[in-house]
Amino acid sequence: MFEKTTWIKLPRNVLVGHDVLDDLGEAVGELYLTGRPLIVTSPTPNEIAGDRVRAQFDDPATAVVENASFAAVEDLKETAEAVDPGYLIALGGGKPIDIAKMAADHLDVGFVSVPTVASHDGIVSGRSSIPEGDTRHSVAADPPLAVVADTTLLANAPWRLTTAGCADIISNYTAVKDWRLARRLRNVEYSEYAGALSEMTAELLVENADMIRPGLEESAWVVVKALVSSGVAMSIAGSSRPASGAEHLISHQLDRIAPGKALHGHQVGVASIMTEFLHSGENGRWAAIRDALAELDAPTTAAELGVDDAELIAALTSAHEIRDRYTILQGGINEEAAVEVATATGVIEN
Ligand SMILES: NC(=O)C1=CN([C@@H]2O[C@H](COP(=O)(O)OP(=O)(O)OC[C@H]3O[C@@H](n4cnc5c(N)ncnc54)[C@H](OP(=O)(O)O)[C@@H]3O)[C@@H](O)[C@H]2O)C=CC1
Ligand SMILES: O=C(CO)COP(=O)(O)O
Ligand SMILES: [Zn+2]
Repeated sequence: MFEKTTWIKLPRNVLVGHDVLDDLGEAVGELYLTGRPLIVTSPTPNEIAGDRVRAQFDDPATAVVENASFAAVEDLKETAEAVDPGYLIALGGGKPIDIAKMAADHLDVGFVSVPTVASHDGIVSGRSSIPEGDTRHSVAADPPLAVVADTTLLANAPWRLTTAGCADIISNYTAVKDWRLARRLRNVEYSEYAGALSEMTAELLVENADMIRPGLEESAWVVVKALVSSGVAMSIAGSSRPASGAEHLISHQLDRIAPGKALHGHQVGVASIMTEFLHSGENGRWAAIRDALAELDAPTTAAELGVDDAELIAALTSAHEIRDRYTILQGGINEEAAVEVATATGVIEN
């Protein structure tokens, strides 16, 4: 008997474009939600766009989060008890979006994602990534009911956050390679649809890297649509597998070993250059990944990440220990080999 079940949770409305922030009320109206919204934001996005959002709703409440933590999720849940919202609207970067995503899941209400920076694919995905101490927890939570991404806002956001979003997408290329390897060697469940979508999204960004420039709305549009595709791939897979392989393990280790030095997307981009080399050797596409990152002004070396060579090597050699996820680093890479791959790809200097 066939017993497989697939449950794919996706946003119902995805609105991307010029000044679409002013269509947020209409996009939410189509979701037939009841009750008042609780807008979850952080100081800068609140200042930039809070009033425009509030003006579109009856009796909105606002909670401003200062940092991403489990304590912030609990505080938000307390605020929500007093406010009794019908749904949450997350306005800002990954910090308010992750907090709102996780709180909405606990409160059993829906949430709408309104990114003001295109910094990583968490803006659409069904995962919250919450730092605690020197560890970052990746927690499953329902994805947003709708995404409203205003390209005018996104094009004016700090360029380095956009380049981090681009690098997070480019890293899907090696994430999918790790996933396929895990299917071949460990028979892990693999989705052809999710793998193909994720890989194609990364390829498109590599091919169009030279067209993505600061301050251009068209560029913001390309990047945010790629982030949406990446989030959809994760929803189809029911896990972060299509967008998170060994390069993400290395980045998660860097978060522990060298916290706060570089952005998530920048770390996974640099790590992806090295894991591609490990997958395919010197004739693989590691140089194309490096060149695309460089074209986008994203870091391609440990020094550009602001990370010491020793910290990078420590992250590489310990990445396999932190998660039960089969990748090219399964069993670990020793220090000598780690130095070799980092040197051969130019990530650290000779
Ligand atoms: N769910 C997932 O898959 C993932 C989640 N993450 C999580 O995401 C968080 C980091 O994401 P990130 O987006 O960088 O986080 P933030 O929300 O901290 O945003 C980055 C910075 O940009 C500012 N900002 C936001 N919008 C604008 C704008 N339009 N113009 C100018 N500045 C703006 C913020 O201001 P202010 O300081 O006022 O908030 C903040 O200083 C971390 O908590 C990390 O753990 C990371 C990777 C993946
Ligand atoms: O960052 C992610 C995908 O780009 C999420 O991956 P993790 O499941 O490794 O946190
Ligand atoms: Zn990522």
